[in-house]
Amino acid sequence: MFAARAARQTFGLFQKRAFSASSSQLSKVAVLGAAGGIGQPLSLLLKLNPHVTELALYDIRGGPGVAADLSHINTNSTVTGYEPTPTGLSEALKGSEIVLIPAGVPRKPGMTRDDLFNTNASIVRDLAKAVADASPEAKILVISNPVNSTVPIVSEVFKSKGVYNPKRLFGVTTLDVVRASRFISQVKGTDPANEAVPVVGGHSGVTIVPLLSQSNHPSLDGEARDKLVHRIQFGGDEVVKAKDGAGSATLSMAFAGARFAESLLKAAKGEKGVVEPTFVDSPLYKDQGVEFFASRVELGPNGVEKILDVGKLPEYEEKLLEASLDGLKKNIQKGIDFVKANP
Ligand SMILES: NC(=O)c1ccc[n+]([C@@H]2O[C@H](COP(=O)([O-])OP(=O)(O)OC[C@H]3O[C@@H](n4cnc5c(N)ncnc54)[C@H](O)[C@@H]3O)[C@@H](O)[C@H]2O)c1
Ligand SMILES: O=C(O)C[C@H](O)C(=O)O
Repeated sequence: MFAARAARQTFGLFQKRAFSASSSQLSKVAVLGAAGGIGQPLSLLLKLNPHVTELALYDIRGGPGVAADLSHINTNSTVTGYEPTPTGLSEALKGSEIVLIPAGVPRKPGMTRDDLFNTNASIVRDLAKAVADASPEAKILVISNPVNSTVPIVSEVFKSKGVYNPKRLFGVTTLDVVRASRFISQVKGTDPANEAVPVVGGHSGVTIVPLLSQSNHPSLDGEARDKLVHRIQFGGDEVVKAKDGAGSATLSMAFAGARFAESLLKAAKGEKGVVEPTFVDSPLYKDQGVEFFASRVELGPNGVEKILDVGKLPEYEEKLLEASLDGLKKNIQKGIDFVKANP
């Protein structure tokens, strides 16, 4: 009886301490491109996240409108919209713990993600400069395509300003993992909540490598396996085609981006064992000239805590990986060269 009461009291005290510790930790999150197809639902999901205390919404047009709308939702965070005034962007960024970047143009049918490079490279470069100046300590989550090139663009900008920390730069590849889990559940007639498929490599076509051998269904083989791998690699095309010129995935991407941000916020507050696949500055294939690679990454208070390797792969997946590394090398170099030529 006494022991039970003591245990309750101790637990109550622990809860109280835990609550006051986390509630005193303020988390400002900035979204750059907040009025876009991804930006709006992503900002909505962040407004619903109790870890977020301040939401800063920046866009070249429409940021304040989206912010006014979201600010009426009765969750306990503030929402402010910012415009491209002389100080708008830096005010949005100042003090941010996390900066999500979905700014840029999406694909139309017939385009590859690389076709977006000419427009999005300079958008991401300029936003990265602003982040490096106003909130160099923030964790940066790059959503704008082509991710395989835009992430190296951000790293080059940060290096040129002397503030690069590879632990804090992430290409968001969560949508590939979300798709893989959903698509395999459709093939197997299972609940996607119980299906996790590691997806490594990059975020476009054959650079996306689903490791079905490490899923719950390692014996998937033959045509069924090939079809599933292809669907995961080219899932984005399904949405681009269905939207028929009106853009690419926005809602599923917002879900994926919000999930990744939530994982970082939890890890920042001390939760252990938070692992998400993401495209980061990675030692795994540097000896083959591939500076960035998506694999499962353990997150911690400083961002990247530990980069997990891909493990032992069967021959089929080794071949997929080879094609991925080949494509990645070119995509990454293109981003690096762009900043060198257009600082
Ligand atoms: N990483 C992924 O898995 C993934 C998934 C889906 C889409 N994407 C990419 O995300 C990007 C955005 O897609 P979308 O559907 O939201 O496009 P969108 O056109 O609907 O929205 C883009 C927003 O960016 C804003 N913008 C443009 N230039 C800006 C700048 N310099 N500063 C701030 N805001 C700026 C626009 O005003 C617009 O509101 C695209 O490049 C798309 O390919 C990535
Ligand atoms: O397919 C696209 O262009 C958008 C995004 O990268 C996706 O995977 O849905």
